Amino acid sequence: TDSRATVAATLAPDKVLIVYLSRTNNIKAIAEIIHKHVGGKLVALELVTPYPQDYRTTVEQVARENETGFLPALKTKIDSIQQYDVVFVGFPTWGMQLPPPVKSFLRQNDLSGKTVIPFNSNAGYGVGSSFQTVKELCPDSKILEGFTTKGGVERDGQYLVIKGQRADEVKREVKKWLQKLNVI
Ligand SMILES: Cc1cc2nc3c(=O)[nH]c(=O)nc-3n(C[C@H](O)[C@H](O)[C@H](O)COP(=O)(O)O)c2cc1C
Repeated sequence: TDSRATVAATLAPDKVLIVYLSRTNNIKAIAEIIHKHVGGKLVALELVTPYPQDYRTTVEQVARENETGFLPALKTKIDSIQQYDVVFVGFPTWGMQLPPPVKSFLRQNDLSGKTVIPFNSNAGYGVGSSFQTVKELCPDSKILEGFTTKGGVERDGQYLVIKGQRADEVKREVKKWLQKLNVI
């Protein structure tokens, strides 16, 4: 697309990694919007042992994992992370924190010297400590201003909401943010 061609001059697409965790696909939708603008490699984080389907059980498991600092094993392996200069990291807010699998990802992959750009969606309670934790887990990276927007409310049976009109709105928000960061 045109926007992608324009971006090529700013960010070399082969230097961009977009990695994300998404359970009900809101973050996936945002990741795809970012990808349309900057290109690069788009990777969904998958777990060796996926979380349960049931929302409440998952909330309880995540709370325990956050308490104990448990880092779930990832099925997704990034080959040669060194090849990337810019890493977008996308995640929902879980228990007002960075989801454990994203903690696993940042622990297991050395992003020092790279530009790290977080993006988030949540049920309306904000990013919590998640952006701060990204900073703490990437002490030697350049962290740019993150993006956040309201996603679904799984508790109330509201799953993917970034579709239709809401997707158009989020597309505009994402574009504005990327322009502000000077990456497009
Ligand atoms: C285990 C779990 C915990 C959550 N905790 C929060 C929270 O603390 N604050 C909040 O605003 N939303 C919370 N949510 C809602 C998600 O952040 C929100 O639905 C988000 O848009 C989901 O993104 P996804 O569709 O990419 O999975 C939680 C969802 C799950 C599954």
